[in-house]
Amino acid sequence: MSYPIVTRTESGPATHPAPARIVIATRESRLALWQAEHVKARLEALYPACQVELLGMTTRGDQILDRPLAKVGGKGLFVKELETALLDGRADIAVHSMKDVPMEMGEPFALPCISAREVPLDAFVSNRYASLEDMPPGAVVGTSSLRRESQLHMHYPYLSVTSLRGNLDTRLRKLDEGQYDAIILAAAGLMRLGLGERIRGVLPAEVSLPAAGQGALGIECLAGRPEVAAWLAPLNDPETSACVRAERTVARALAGSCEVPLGAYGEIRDGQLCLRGFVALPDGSRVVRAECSGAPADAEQLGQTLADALRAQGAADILAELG
Ligand SMILES: NCc1[nH]cc(CCC(=O)O)c1CC(=O)O
Repeated sequence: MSYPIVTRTESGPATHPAPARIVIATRESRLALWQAEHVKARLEALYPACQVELLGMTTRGDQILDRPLAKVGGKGLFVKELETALLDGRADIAVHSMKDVPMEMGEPFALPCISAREVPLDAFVSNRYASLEDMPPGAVVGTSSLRRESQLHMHYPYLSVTSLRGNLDTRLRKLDEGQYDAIILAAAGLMRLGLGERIRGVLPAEVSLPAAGQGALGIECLAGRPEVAAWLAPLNDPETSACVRAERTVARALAGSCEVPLGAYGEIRDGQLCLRGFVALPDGSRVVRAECSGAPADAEQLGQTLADALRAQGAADILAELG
């Protein structure tokens, strides 16, 4: 696959004046606000004269807390209200956990910036046990995703896995109240909120392969506002961006917008993008895995190659069974 080489014209690349004001649309969970504040601080450091403001919003995904996400419409629930604020001109950018951004972006929107990734792995959190290995048969593990659920069943078939919803504080409260013996959360979210000491152990990718985009922040704007994309360019991390683009291609090719037990995780090693993925049934009774590697510049193509390899091993049957 070849890429066009962009050459500068004699007048140089299009330049945009530094912004005078940037409004960031954000959800109001503690994690979302931390992420928005983090981007605000980075923009203020880049553009000292710029006034950066947060516009807090509640999304449908924040309101519906009693049902598993897969049953109520999936990831789109967390971004729609923020996108409406972009369209209305009430905000210039929206900050997202990349894991929560739907695989297909709507026509008027762009994701020009993916910032450097935090720990992308899942964390084991418990007041009773030091690790999954320590847990006796029948002990209860709470998790919010089919991806984590299927992998727990594969590796620890004797544990009891139950659904856990709510923002990070709610999930930790449910654990502390004794509703669960342990819960699995993204390490990145806990660390961002200063709750790193709650992590008893980080689950290696071999045990819990992360979700596409986990641990990375993405910044969205209107595709029709190239000046906004230019302001954000210094915050983009090319390595994280390549990994996340590859991961999202796998998820898009196999699952579209539906919620399926699927993991996709890319790492840069010795300049190569190494990509791993799996698709499984929620109870872990069937799983297909694959991996491939190549140049980071070919991120999307690598993602497609991995998706094809998973299909060749039977991912389509698993997806069909999930309906
Ligand atoms: N689905 C909610 C969500 N979205 C992003 C994170 C954590 C931080 C991240 O992955 O960037 C979490 C919490 C979790 O899965 O435990």
